[in-house]
Amino acid sequence: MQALKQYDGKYWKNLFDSRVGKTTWPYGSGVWSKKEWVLPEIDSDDIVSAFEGNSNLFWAERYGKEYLKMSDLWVKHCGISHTGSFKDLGMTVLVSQVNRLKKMNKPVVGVGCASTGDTSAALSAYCAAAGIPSIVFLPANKISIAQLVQPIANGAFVLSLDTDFDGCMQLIREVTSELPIYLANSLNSLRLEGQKTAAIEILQQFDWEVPDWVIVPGGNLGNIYAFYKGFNMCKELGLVDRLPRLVCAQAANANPLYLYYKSGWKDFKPVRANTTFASAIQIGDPVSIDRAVYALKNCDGIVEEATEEELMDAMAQADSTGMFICPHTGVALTALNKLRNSGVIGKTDRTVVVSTAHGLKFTQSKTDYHSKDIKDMACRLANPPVSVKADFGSVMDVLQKYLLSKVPKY
Ligand SMILES: Cc1ncc(COP(=O)(O)O)c(C=O)c1O
Ligand SMILES: N[C@@H](CCOP(=O)(O)O)C(=O)O
Repeated sequence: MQALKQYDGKYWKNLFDSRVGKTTWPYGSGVWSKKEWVLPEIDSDDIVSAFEGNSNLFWAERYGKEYLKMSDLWVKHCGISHTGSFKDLGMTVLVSQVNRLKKMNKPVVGVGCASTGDTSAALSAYCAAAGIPSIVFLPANKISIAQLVQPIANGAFVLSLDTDFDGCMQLIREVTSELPIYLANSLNSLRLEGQKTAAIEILQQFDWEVPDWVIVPGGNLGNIYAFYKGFNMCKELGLVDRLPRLVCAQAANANPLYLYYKSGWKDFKPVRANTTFASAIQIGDPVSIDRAVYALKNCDGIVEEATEEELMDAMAQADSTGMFICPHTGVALTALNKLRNSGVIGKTDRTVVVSTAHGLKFTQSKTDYHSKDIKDMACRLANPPVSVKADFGSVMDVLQKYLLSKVPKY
């Protein structure tokens, strides 16, 4: 920070803005356009990048107005990315550093992670691009097929383990302390250095105006800290004058941070995470718990939770307004809904919901919902296809009924 403070906020804003939309290697990446704040010493030739970042900050106009009576609601689509989640932002930095270490003949043979599906996808893609072996520990039958096939296709060594994510995490930590495998989970601060650029990007997309709220779904809890760090650096280095308030949103079935927050930060206990449609955050013993608490305390943050029905309804509602979000984003939208209903988040507050993965990775949950195939869930927004006989009369009958139901009633 001392070195970066040699330049004022205006200098940094101009530098970062001047790199947007360019192809000059490596600055066309939303992460590497902030190279001086991320990993300044790395040679550009050692960087492994897929031009990640620069993701769409979507004005959720219809969703905001119709469902929340809000006029200034935005969704940061971090999942519209190379491997379909925000993990690309951190993985480009970590794999680039490993690439550099290997060139320096450091004893790193491969890179490994435990994963609920997105970290493993990003790790295997970036490692494959650089020709570095990747090893992934996955909890058997607990991640989506779309996520499972990503490391398989990218040539990773995939271990499917009969345990949950927390069990995989414990094992990879033990294994990486014995073998020359570099640990790629967010314990490693290189990951967070990349992920923090999403916060800087949000400010940049608002012409350096600070939003009032940023809502982030939380599991292993690296990302909530990364957002705090990005915003805080912009404040400390004079690009903006305040921090947004952060909200961390958890699934009620995997809510150790929420319970800790509700105890007044008195009593942290890991939990056994239960099955949730938000499977990438089915985590009971988050590795970055201390970082997350530090972040939330320093920005007057809040923690909320979402039940399975709430998160699935929120996802379906958002999808019906033209998005195609993942269940984790449904968790974040539920948190927003609750904070709007209680009046904590105001009508005109500028609010950003961070969408963390692409909905196409979670089509099974959407299919189950729209088929009303979920036990004990009303699936009240299900929109199943209508089976119709393939003749003109039958098609006309259903279409007329449908159109009548859509005629505005004045
Ligand atoms: C799609 C998705 N959303 C949210 C999260 C939560 O991020 P973090 O583990 O950094 O809290 C993860 C991973 O845990 C994820 O894969
Ligand atoms: N959701 C993550 C869980 C691991 O988180 P990490 O950020 O510590 O790697 C995943 O996709 O594996």
